[in-house]
Amino acid sequence: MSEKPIVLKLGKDAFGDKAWKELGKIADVITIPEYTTREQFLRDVKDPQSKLSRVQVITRTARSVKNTGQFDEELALALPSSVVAVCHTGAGYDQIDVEPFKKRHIQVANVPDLVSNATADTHVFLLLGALRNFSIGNRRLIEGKWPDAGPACASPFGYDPEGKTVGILGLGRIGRCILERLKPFGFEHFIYHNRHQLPSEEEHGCEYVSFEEFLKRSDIVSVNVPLNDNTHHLINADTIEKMKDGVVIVNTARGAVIDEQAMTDALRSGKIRSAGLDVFEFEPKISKELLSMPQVLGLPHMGTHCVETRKKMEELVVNNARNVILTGKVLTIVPEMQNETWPNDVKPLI
Ligand SMILES: NC(=O)c1ccc[n+]([C@@H]2O[C@H](COP(=O)([O-])OP(=O)(O)OC[C@H]3O[C@@H](n4cnc5c(N)ncnc54)[C@H](O)[C@@H]3O)[C@@H](O)[C@H]2O)c1
Repeated sequence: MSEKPIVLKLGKDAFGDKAWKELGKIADVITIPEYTTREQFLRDVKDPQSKLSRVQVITRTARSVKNTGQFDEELALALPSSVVAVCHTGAGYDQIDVEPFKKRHIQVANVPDLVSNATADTHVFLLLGALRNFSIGNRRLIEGKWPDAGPACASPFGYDPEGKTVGILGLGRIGRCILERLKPFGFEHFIYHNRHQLPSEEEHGCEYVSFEEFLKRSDIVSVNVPLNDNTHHLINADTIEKMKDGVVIVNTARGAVIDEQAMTDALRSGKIRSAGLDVFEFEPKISKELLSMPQVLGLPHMGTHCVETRKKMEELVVNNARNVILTGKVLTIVPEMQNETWPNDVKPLI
């Protein structure tokens, strides 16, 4: 009997048991010990005695970065020639440098679309919460400072959507879901900035503006761009300076799109009135000063932390691995690889 293809599962999942069990009928699913370090991983994938040196498909969660580090050029070059695909559990794949994997003809898949509703829900929660200063009230409530106890305990008034312009930085899948969710709340106007204007049917009535105009006109800056070399610190001291005084910033994309120190300084000065943040530049290490600010409504990266969405994400990752085994191709290849002509060796693994 011929050997089953080897699938390496990096990181734990919560709801994929059934799907993994099914996959186990056609694949040899292996894992690595919890305590694996990057050095060890890079050594083991080259060790001919280890099954890791014959792996064909890798699935990974964002948290497995603690065992492997970034999927960068060094790691891409260290992987055995048997690897044909890396299937990531998430829409954002900034932990993977796509280019070196492309050079090695290793497909990279992410999980787009399925995450959009849950992330947009989180974004709207943070946006309304930051606009209304709910974090300040919540912190005072926990401290036992009910507003009746005197002026020192009263929270500052929040603001209504009325008359406000929401600026969506990155009107993509999640940006559009946020837009549709926000429409009924009564905001005055919606503008967006992407690198290029979208066809009108994809704009959903949102007005396209230049980046300069975006910064000048937004009362609320809603950050939804992926993290890459072009977007790293797209929001920085200079761009914050060009924003309205008292702007509200909401970020469920990636922390490093914003220069966190510059944002902290601007929150301290009041230039930024409040912020709703699900992501942080150096997470899981979070700046103590930022967290201590009552005008910051924060979550520990919980955008897709819900049963139904997580289950669908985990099942898609398994289906990506299954499709590679049965057809040679992942189902949801990342945009940078969509026009790639793959060599003739893209074929089923069984
Ligand atoms: N907090 C969470 O749990 C969570 C969950 C899912 C996704 N995310 C993050 O959200 C990001 C967006 O996801 P999506 O599915 O909407 O992606 P998407 O690719 O559908 O949309 C991104 C949009 O940003 C635009 N864009 C890219 N670079 C830009 C630039 N330099 N300037 C202006 N616009 C630019 C693109 O044109 C696109 O419209 C992901 O990359 C991921 O990092 C976070």
